[in-house]
Amino acid sequence: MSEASVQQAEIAVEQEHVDRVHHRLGELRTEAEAMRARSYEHGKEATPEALYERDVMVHHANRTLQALDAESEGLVFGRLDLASGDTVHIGRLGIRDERFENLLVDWRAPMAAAFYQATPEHPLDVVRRRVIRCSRERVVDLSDDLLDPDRAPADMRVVGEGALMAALTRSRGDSMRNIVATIQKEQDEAIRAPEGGVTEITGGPGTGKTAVALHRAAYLLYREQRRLGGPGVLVVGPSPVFMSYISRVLPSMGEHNVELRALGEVLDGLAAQRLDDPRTAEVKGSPRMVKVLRRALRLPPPDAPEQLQIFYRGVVLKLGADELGRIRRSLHSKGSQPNRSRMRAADALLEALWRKAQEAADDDFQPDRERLITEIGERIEFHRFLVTWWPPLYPMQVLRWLSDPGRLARAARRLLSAEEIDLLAKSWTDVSEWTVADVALIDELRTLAGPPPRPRRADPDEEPPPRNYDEYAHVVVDESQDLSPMQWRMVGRRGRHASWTIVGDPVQSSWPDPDEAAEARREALSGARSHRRFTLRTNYRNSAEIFAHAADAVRDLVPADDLPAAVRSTGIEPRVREVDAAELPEAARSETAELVAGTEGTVGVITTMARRDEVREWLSAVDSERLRVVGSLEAKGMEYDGVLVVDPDGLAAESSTGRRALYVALSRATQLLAVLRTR
Ligand SMILES: Nc1ncnc2c1ncn2[C@@H]1O[C@H](COP(=O)(O)OP(=O)(O)OP(=O)(O)O)[C@@H](O)[C@H]1O
Repeated sequence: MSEASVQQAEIAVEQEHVDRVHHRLGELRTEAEAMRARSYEHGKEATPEALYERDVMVHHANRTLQALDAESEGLVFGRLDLASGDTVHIGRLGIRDERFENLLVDWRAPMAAAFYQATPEHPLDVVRRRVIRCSRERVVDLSDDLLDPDRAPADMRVVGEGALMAALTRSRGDSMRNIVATIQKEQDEAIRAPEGGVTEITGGPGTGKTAVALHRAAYLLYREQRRLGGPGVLVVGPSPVFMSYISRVLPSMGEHNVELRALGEVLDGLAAQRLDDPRTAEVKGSPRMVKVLRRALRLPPPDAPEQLQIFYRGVVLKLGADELGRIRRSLHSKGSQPNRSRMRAADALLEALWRKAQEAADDDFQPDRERLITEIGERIEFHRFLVTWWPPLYPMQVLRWLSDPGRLARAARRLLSAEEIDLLAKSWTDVSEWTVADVALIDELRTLAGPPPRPRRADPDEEPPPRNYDEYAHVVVDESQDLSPMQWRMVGRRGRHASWTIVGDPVQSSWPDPDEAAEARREALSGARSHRRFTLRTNYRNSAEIFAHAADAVRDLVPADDLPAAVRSTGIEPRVREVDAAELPEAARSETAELVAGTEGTVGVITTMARRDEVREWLSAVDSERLRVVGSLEAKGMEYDGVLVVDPDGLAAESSTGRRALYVALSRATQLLAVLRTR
């Protein structure tokens, strides 16, 4: 038989099994729907027990349907032929036939582990591993590894070429795909690591860190359903574009119960996308801001009255600025949150008024403490004073007050330089849209100030809705090397009792002070007892030619061991062109058009944050839905089939981490890379 007909015969064998699985899937779906209908009937009895049972049954039926309804693409993707002669089919979910026999084993089940872990050196009783590629319900390709030839039956056939390479050369779209069929051994070890404590996954660009983190989330949700069910898992990533890029991966594995949030969206009610210039972001992210904010909360509000004057039984009781200042300081020195100290503030003022009354006492005026406190404490004028002198503090409003350089200078004395104060005050003047770095400050202020009494939603300083401080059972942090200390504090508050998966690459860091960030991270994770580390060493994204060029940007800055090995060679070298500044727009247009013509997938043009809009303008004439123009920070974590980097020197100069930022930009391409620099 020719190779092609052997392949066809084997495809037919697998098609039969895939048909059985889909037939059974249809039956299960019908059963789950019938169960849901029955549950509603059951609930009509309306006793509390019946209603409870109905809710449980409906919930269960809905979960089953949700899992069964996940995309049908790639439902069956693997098969193991074991030395015992048994075969096991592996898929995105587990399905049993009517006799309760396994038709399909969930990739996360212990039985499926050998699919990822068996090697020719350690075959784990696997004779042949087969990757099955389907287009919807049709088998289109097979790819086998013979792991234990000595134990293979004489009639066992081995077909196809490497499934991994085939997956890696396929063109990319706007959504990251799941990699369940081709997870590699080193990745699988990180995915299946135990749940508790901190699991840290590091590796260079394109080593699959994001893919591994998401598959780990799916794995943990499957294995630890009881602990992590509900809103148990939070995934934090760099930008909304990135979150949207990875958003299909978990649903494609039937997992919907995960919250994906960009750093600007971690705090409920805010969705910041705007980025500060690097220098301002650096100051806003610094841990020195904790003290600045604490002091800012302790300053009198901008329009606080400077004296309190009360007429009481013919006597004027007066507290001047100094006394009020002392009372305020003493209240703050107790360390409790100002929004929880309003009653205490009222008591302290009344106590001070009582002392004044005592001083004023004479034959005609014999004040009684209890009576004075009750009588003044009930007066409307006293409450009017209190509400302006010790108002509820709303975090965004407190931050806006700091646009006054004088006020900010008082809060930042000996903490920030004059230049830094200037940068911050400017950034908060007439702010109409918060930046990503502001969100961590607003979150910090919420914690420092405590919950204000019912936010007034009609207020122009509209506050986010009141939140139960979200705490998650598991937190995944992607691109963790870029979190500022203030962002670590914000994320840390969401996982005080959580287990963690932390994913990153120190070499790609855009945070200039790694020690400072490491300290904040240590604090955020201090609740976790165990710590395990995995390093991924193979770059699956870039061709070897592209990665060699990208790595040149940082080779002299980092140990060789921190650079991964790219496994796929295309023979196509990156194109580097140098043009005069005046020619840049035209050159960018022609290079982009060439990339669009040369690839089937997405094309990313990456430039400096400062010039992004200008470059977008230049390229508005390029007619392609596959084209994306992004600034260097927006390219974090993303990938495109073709990449054009415009003005690499400007890009490195703009970032506080210099050539590391360029390394990130140059390592985004899967197939074609072009670089345009100015002379
Ligand atoms: N085992 C695999 N099988 C198929 N594709 C893979 C595999 N591992 C990684 N990939 C692919 O390689 C690309 C890079 O993966 P990913 O974005 O997760 O890398 P990363 O380490 O997070 O990169 P970066 O640090 O540059 O953001 C993706 O397209 C991903 O699907």
